Order: sequence, then C-alpha cells, then structure tokens
Amino acid sequence: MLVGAVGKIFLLHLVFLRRTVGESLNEEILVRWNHTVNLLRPKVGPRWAAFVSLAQPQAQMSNVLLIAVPNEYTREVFQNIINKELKEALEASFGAGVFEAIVIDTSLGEDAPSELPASADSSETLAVEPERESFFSAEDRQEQAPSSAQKTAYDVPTTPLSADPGEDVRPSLHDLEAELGQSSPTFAQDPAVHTENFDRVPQEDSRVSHSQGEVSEQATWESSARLNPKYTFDTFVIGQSNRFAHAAAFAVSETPASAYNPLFIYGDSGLGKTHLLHAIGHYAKHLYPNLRVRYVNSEEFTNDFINSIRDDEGSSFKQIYRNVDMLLIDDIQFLAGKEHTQEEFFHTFNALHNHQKQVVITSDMPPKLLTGFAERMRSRFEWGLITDVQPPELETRIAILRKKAQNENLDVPDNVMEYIASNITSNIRELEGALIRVTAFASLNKQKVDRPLAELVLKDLITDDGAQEITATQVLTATASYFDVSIEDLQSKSRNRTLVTARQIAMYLLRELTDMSLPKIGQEFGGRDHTTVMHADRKIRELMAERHQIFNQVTELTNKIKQEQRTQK
Ligand SMILES: Nc1ncnc2c1ncn2[C@@H]1O[C@H](COP(=O)(O)OP(=O)(O)OP(=O)(O)O)[C@@H](O)[C@H]1O
Repeated sequence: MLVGAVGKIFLLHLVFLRRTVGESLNEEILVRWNHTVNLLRPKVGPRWAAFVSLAQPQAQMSNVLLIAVPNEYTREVFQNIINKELKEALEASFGAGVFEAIVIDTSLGEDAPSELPASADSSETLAVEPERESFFSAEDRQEQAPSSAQKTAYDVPTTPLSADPGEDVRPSLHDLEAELGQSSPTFAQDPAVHTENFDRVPQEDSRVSHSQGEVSEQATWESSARLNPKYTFDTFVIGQSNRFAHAAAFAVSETPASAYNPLFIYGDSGLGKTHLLHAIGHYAKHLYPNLRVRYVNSEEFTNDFINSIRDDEGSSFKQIYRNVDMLLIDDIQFLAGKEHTQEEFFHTFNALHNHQKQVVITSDMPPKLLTGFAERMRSRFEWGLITDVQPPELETRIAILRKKAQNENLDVPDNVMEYIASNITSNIRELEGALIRVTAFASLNKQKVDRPLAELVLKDLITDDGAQEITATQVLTATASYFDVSIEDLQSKSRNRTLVTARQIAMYLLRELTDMSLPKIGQEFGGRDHTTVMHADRKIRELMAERHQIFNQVTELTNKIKQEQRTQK
C-alpha cells in the first residue's frame, strides 16, 4: 500500500515536472525562487549577487529543488562560496528540509564568467569561511566528500516536503507573494543584472579543476564500476530533447537513493541513455569516493546470472549485484521473455531498493510498453521517476558536434557542422560517425575540412533511407563477401590479420549502422565480450584517419550495404 502510494506520488511528480520543465515553470516555484533571490542578494553582496541572478529554478521534485546555472564555475560559487546563504534563503522560501541540486545549462548565459575573479579573495563582499573557500580545488573536494563511514544514506537531508501531510512546514505562498509584491522583478529576467559585474571579470585563475574526466581510462574501465571515462556530464550536451533526463540524472548522482529510485530513462537508440548512465556513476563516485557503483548491460546481467547457475556460484552473483550502492542497468528491454533472469533481477532490485540503494535503468520503451515483462516488474520501474530522451533538435546536434570536435582536437568549420547536423537528424552515434569520416578523409588526403569535402564524403551516407533497418546479417554477409571470407570465419577465433581487420570493420559497421548494443554485437561474433566490440569500434575510428586502405574499405562497405538496403525497399 505504502509502496503504491509512493509510486503514485513520484508519478505525480513526473507529470508536474513535465509541465515545469517542458513548458512553463510552475508559478509557485517561481514565486518562491524570486523570494529566495531577494533574500540572497543582499546577504551575499554585489559580487556574488550577479551570480545569483544567473540561476534559474528548473523544477522541484519532492524535497529537491533543481537549479540551473550556466557553467561549472557558477555552480562552484553556489555550492561553495554562497552555499550557507543559499540554504538559509531556500529554507525561508521553500520550507525546511528542501535542498538544492545544481545543474549546468549552458544556454542560460554564454557571457557568464567562467573563471574566478582575480580579486575575489571572498573577504571583500562576503565573509567566506576558510573551509568553504578551500573547495576550489579538486583534492579539497575529495577530502570534503563524506566517507562511507561518515555517511548515512549519503548524508543528504531525508525529510521530504510532504513527509507529514498534516504538517506543512513551508511558508505559505500567499505570504511570499505578499512579501514579494506584484511588481517585484524576477532577477533572471532582468537583463541589466545579467551583464552587470561581468565585464570586469579578469580571465585568470584556473583553480577550479574538474577531475571527473581526468581519471586514467584504463584504470576506470577496469575498476568494478566499469564506467567509460568518456561518458561524463562534462561531455554531455544539454538541449531541449534531454534537459529533463539530464537534470534527473544529475540529481540522482548528487543524492543517490534519495531523489528518485529507480530513475528510469527511455528513448530510441543512440540518444545518450548509456552516456547519462555512465555520467551518473562518474559523478556520484566523484562526490562520494567510497560509493560502490556498478554499470551493467542487461545482457551481461543475463550472462552473469546464467554462468553463476552453470558454475554453481549463485552466492557470488548475489554478492556482486546486491552489495552495491548504485546499480546502473542499461537496455533493460533485453530481459524481455527471460523469465528466470527477470526473477533474479526482481530480487536484486528489491534487495537494493529495500536497503536504500540507487537503481538507474535505461530502456528503449517506457515501462508500460515493455512487452515480455511480468507486471510486478514493470510496476517497480514506475516507482521512481520516468523520463525520456528525444532526438536532439538542430542546435543541440550542432553543439554535440562542436563538443566532439573540441574534445578530439578536430578543426571543423561551423558550416560543415551545420551541414552534418542538418542531414543526420535522429541518431547521435551516426552524427558522430559522420564527423569522424569527414575529418578522417581530410586528414588522410591532407585537405582542409570544408563544406564541399563534407558533401563528397557523406554523399552516400546522407540519403533518405526510409524506415528500413539494416540487419546484422546484411552487415556480416556484405563484409564477408567484400573480404572474400565466410561469415563463420568472421565469427571464429582466428587471429589471421585479414580476418582481424574484417571482423573489426564489421563490428564498427554494426555499431554505426544498426541499433544493436555492444553485448548484442559481441554475441554475433561467437559470444565475444562487449569490451572487444568497444575496442574494435575505437580502433577502426582511429585507423580510418591514419590509413587510406581502411577508410576506403569502410566507405565502400557502407555504400554497398546502404545501396542494398535501398534496392530492397
Ligand atoms: N547529449 C549528448 N551530448 C554529447 N554526446 C552525446 C549526447 N547524447 C549522445 N551522445 C553520444 O552519442 C553516442 C550514442 O549515445 P549512447 O550510446 O549513450 O546512446 P543510447 O541511447 O544508449 O543508445 P543505445 O540504446 O543504442 O544503447 C555516444 O557516443 C554518446 O556519447
């Protein structure tokens, strides 16, 4: 009963959030936020008041208020310099027990300062306590993060706003409205406040260091969390299509098992679900270094389960999956119809949930539409928060390409990014693939990247393919015939040089041209591990920019597969 009620409350939150995030922000939150801002500005003084006006409330979920700020630096200011004042103002406006989750939304202010003002020794306008100032280094951050011994439920306030329905601890909206007055400006809407102060911010001091992307790739991947170092919040571009999912993911990392449990993210292939899942793990581990996080694809979960039965090691399976603080499970749809694995997952889920451990799930469908799942399983998926990711709109696609180019040190003019982003619209993996091809071709031929070159390279990739899907069989058949080998050869364990290349190219093409997950692709090659597929994918991407032959082989094969697909329509 209680559980059902909790589920309903969270679903109501979802509906509420949809409204607040997707359309207009709930008026009550705005009023309370304006009140917060009014309290905060005089307390923090002119230097930091300008930062306050850059923030905007996004939504309130239970006792968590999501606040968006334009960049990491502003977040640091909120979290470390004016945090005490913020908490007091929030309490006065939203009531006791409400705490903030601060997310970054770059669209909020491109002019916002991204560095610490040189003269900002903090003593000028706000008496900053030494320990808060010291938060400006990554090491300090680590030191201040709670150790597992100190933590109870990750040290987050646990009193939800509505903990006791009979006792509303919030100040009344009426009081706040009265206090604010009808004509009181919303600071976030006041352009004068946005620009005020920032012109004089010197561009120096890089003490704000973000270590989450700096961890050694090998070390991280090999750790039990199994997180891909490239998939962090830093590398994730926020747009209209994923804003809500990002905010929810962020809140979960900041307050595991407190904000929503489970968090269920669904959407079509290649739209960033896996990326968000890994980002949650990275950031949660960054904030709580002792947190035990485990990322797993549902197919690997199935394999682990089956192997544990085969090897009579059920207890070690339970040990692995039930002794985590955060389970990140990808592509849950692959458990469809797998009765016994589902049963095991059901118990794993219950064990974790009952012990206030966070579960995050991704899927290609919302829980209600997941076929092949027991009802009790689906209803559990609905206990927490459900959110989707949509295909990104043009601006976000361009921003993703820009970020990708920046991360990989690729020099790509704007009009080329626009061309790619205008033509590849529904899958971010394909978007990235197109960018790689164009830059690889330019590098191989020592040409500069420009629009005619992009059109030439992508002429066969950018076609109206209709809804027809490319299948694994098509890719394997085409690759085998191209290299004059058999499909069995591709699937074999042979290390023959030609076969290794052919196999890796086939894996790369399956990744780029189909919706198949890494484990699923591995299965097509005699049950190889998903990390082998990841390795092949990365290797071919690199080789395409280094070796003409590989670039040509990949391009010719892609064209061949696409042509076949068109003739079949
Ligand atoms: N908003 C984003 N910002 C930056 N990169 C993104 C974003 N969304 C997706 N990507 C990139 O697109 C690629 C595909 O994303 P991802 O694997 O997370 O998709 P997915 O939804 O999990 O797909 P599938 O369901 O097929 O597993 C990844 O390289 C990821 O980093």
